[in-house]
Amino acid sequence: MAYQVIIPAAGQGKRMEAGKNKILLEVNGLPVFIHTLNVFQKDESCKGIFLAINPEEENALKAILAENHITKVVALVPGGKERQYSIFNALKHVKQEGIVLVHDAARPFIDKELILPLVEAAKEKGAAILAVPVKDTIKKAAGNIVAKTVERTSLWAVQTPQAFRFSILMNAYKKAEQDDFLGTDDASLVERLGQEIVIVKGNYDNIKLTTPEDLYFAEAILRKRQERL
Ligand SMILES: Nc1ccn([C@@H]2O[C@H](COP(=O)(O)OP(=O)(O)OP(=O)(O)O)[C@@H](O)[C@H]2O)c(=O)n1
Ligand SMILES: C[C@](O)(CO)[C@H](O)COP(=O)(O)O
Repeated sequence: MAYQVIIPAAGQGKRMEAGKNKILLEVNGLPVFIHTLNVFQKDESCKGIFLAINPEEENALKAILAENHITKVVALVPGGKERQYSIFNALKHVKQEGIVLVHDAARPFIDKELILPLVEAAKEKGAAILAVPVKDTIKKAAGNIVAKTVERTSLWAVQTPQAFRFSILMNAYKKAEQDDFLGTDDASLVERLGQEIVIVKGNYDNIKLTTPEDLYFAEAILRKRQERL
């Protein structure tokens, strides 16, 4: 089932403390974003990749894409100050039809087997997200004082890809812009339309590389996958 994918890659990677955009860091000899793009490059159902980038990194990124034979990138689009703005910039370039996925460049371990059920759920229901049940106890706090413990059985740790019918995602982004609303994921914009969002259970390997510790986990995930081959 065909889809297009927007991949936001225009962040600064501040929390990674690497002094550069974390998606350029290498894991097992490949830049993080190439691990991510390879999944979609190899998926026949993916009809186009729309990459939001920092314009200052354009030449470097183009060279890396060519070296790695990533041919499905339809557009390199300037990112914005926030993740949401980067994605909106890219959304204006996708074909205005069908299913659009949004997937963080910083999530290189997306399991290709999870893409089809996610796309099918979005086709049927309009919107679907990957998520995993929360494992830790979550508490709300006022400063460093616990205010309340959040009941865990209905809590999910939300990931990407997130998948939407094009019209739903575009309407959500336009409304968020009109209302000056800033969300931390795309589904939170779509929820504001009153749209139902289906959760498709993902897996715990699909981490977002965010802080230095995540690089250890990345090495372990790749080692586990190589042992399986
Ligand atoms: N203005 C932004 C911010 C983030 N992203 C992208 O959105 C994804 C998730 O964002 P995050 O993990 O927060 O990345 P950074 O913003 O780079 O990290 P930090 O907040 O630590 O700077 C990443 O692939 C990042 O490159 C983006 O395209 N444009
Ligand atoms: C979209 C996301 O990956 C879902 O968990 C997450 O909200 C991105 O947050 P970030 O702070 O922009 O990395």
